[in-house]
Amino acid sequence: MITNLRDARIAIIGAGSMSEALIRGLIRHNIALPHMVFVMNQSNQDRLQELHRRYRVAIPAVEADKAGMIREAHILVLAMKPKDIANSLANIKPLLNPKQLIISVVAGVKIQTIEALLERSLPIVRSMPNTSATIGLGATGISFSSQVSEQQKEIASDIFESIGVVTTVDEAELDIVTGLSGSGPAYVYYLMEALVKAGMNGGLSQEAATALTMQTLIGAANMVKETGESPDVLRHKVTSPGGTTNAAIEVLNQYQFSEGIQHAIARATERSKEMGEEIVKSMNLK
Ligand SMILES: NC(=O)C1=CN([C@@H]2O[C@H](COP(=O)(O)OP(=O)(O)OC[C@H]3O[C@@H](n4cnc5c(N)ncnc54)[C@H](O)[C@@H]3O)[C@@H](O)[C@H]2O)C=CC1
Ligand SMILES: O=C(O)[C@@H]1CCC=N1
Repeated sequence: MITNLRDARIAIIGAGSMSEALIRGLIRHNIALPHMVFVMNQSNQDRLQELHRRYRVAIPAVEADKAGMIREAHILVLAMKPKDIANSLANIKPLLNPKQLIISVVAGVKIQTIEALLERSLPIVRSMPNTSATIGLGATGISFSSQVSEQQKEIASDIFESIGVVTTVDEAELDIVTGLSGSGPAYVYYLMEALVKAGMNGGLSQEAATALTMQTLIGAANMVKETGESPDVLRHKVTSPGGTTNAAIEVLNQYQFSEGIQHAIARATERSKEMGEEIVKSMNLK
């Protein structure tokens, strides 16, 4: 039984952007030792070499090494795309043992589905982090299967706390967490793209528009964090009667900015549910 995360062998299945965000967070924050983190993917050896060069994590030298890495891991992180989870779990199923803790970051896929694919009940943590984990500023929603012990809950929470903030939620709430904070960084980048475009349309250089946009977002987010005031109160402090901000907000309201964001997140939430259902349907067909 593992009591200290630094003694745990962590096998990460999937080597994409979420996997790298986790790896970078764990290694740079000294939560896990590079030689205790084993990363594997479907076939792209160049990508594994790249992760090894960047973070010194262990990678399989040949295909056959993967089985040993999985078998000997204390913690297994599922970081493949939802469409690949059934195939991947079919391959690793014979290698698992009941002492291992499984942590999934896969969007939409329920604990129950993972158990059905593995054909047994194992301790499973279902999580929804986001890519800001890369710099230790992730926001993760987390929930646990009934098999997860208190100590395993702490280990899983420690992993995600090392790369940001963690909120424990009921599993059913992970779809809205996915829509809000899992996909959330993309909405913020989209807003930034629009702000930079607007600055450039007004005559600023791309560098100046980007620098002003970035600091505006960082400043506004930190104002909420450090003053403890609500976004609504802070927005009203910027908005002088008859002034420029008020004029801008009137236009945003004409375009139903707030409703648009709310509909977008509702749709992402619904899509998370659909992705989970698609996996279940494909299992029934087999
Ligand atoms: N990108 C994001 O912002 C977030 C992604 N997620 C979830 O994380 C998971 C991974 O997402 P990304 O990193 O963006 O995807 P990606 O497409 O960048 O990476 C997926 C990785 O899985 C590997 N893979 C596929 N089938 C495999 C198999 N059978 N065995 C071993 N490896 C296999 C691929 O080779 C690839 O390295 C997804 O399930 C996604 O829903 C969760 C939170 C945020
Ligand atoms: O777009 C996706 O499906 C994943 C889940 C949350 C962020 N990216």
